[in-house]
Amino acid sequence: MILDKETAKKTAELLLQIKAIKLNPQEPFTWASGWKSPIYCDNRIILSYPPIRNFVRDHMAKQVEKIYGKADVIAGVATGAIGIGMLVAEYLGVPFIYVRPEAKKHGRQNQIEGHLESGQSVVVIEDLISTGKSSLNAVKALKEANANVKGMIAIFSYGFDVAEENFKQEHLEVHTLSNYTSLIEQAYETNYLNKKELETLQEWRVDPSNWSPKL
Ligand SMILES: O=P(O)(O)OC[C@H]1O[C@H](OP(=O)(O)OP(=O)(O)O)[C@H](O)[C@@H]1O
Ligand SMILES: O=C(O)c1cc(=O)[nH]c(=O)[nH]1
Repeated sequence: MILDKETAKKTAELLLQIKAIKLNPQEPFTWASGWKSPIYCDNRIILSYPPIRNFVRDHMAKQVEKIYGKADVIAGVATGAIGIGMLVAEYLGVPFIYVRPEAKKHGRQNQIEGHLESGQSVVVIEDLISTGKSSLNAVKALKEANANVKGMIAIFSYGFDVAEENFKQEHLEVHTLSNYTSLIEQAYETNYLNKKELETLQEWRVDPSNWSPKL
């Protein structure tokens, strides 16, 4: 699922450099899925660092072109991928739309914001994949709007089987710049993680939906 090992390592290095990786085994983070986790990867921080957001933009945009060819439209999954998705669209010189988790309750009651025509080819940009539910929700909305969804590129994935299964069922091709294995390796090599933290993260990764902190 990662594009190549070098990009995965470099992306992990940059995420660690800007402290986008947060650890809190004692007071776990609650994820979008409701899972409790000792780790949180906050890719939104990338936007605050121009050289790093340019690295992510360039790699995502080049891969969009290489893997999917010319897309009519780039779609960002709201809200985490609106910023980076827009940068990718700008780089490629194509229109940008974004997809909300659900339709707005007021105004025009849109779930998809921006201009999308029936039959247009769309590549989806996501900042992060845990269970894949948010991405797939966006893909379903795009398909219901009669878009031709070519696939998705995300910055990071935890690589959970549940996400792989979900994507397979929806016949969605997904590629990511980096993943959990590359991140953990890089973090340990550079002393971002000590041995105990590494062990906690390895243990959590085996059964994340049932993990709880050791008191
Ligand atoms: O693969 P999943 O289990 O769906 O989790 C990943 C999603 O969680 C985060 O979004 P969040 O719901 O926190 O909202 P945000 O993007 O508005 O910050 C992230 O940006 C992904 O979209
Ligand atoms: O699953 C999530 O909600 C989630 C996990 C994570 O590491 N980072 C993030 O932005 N969301």
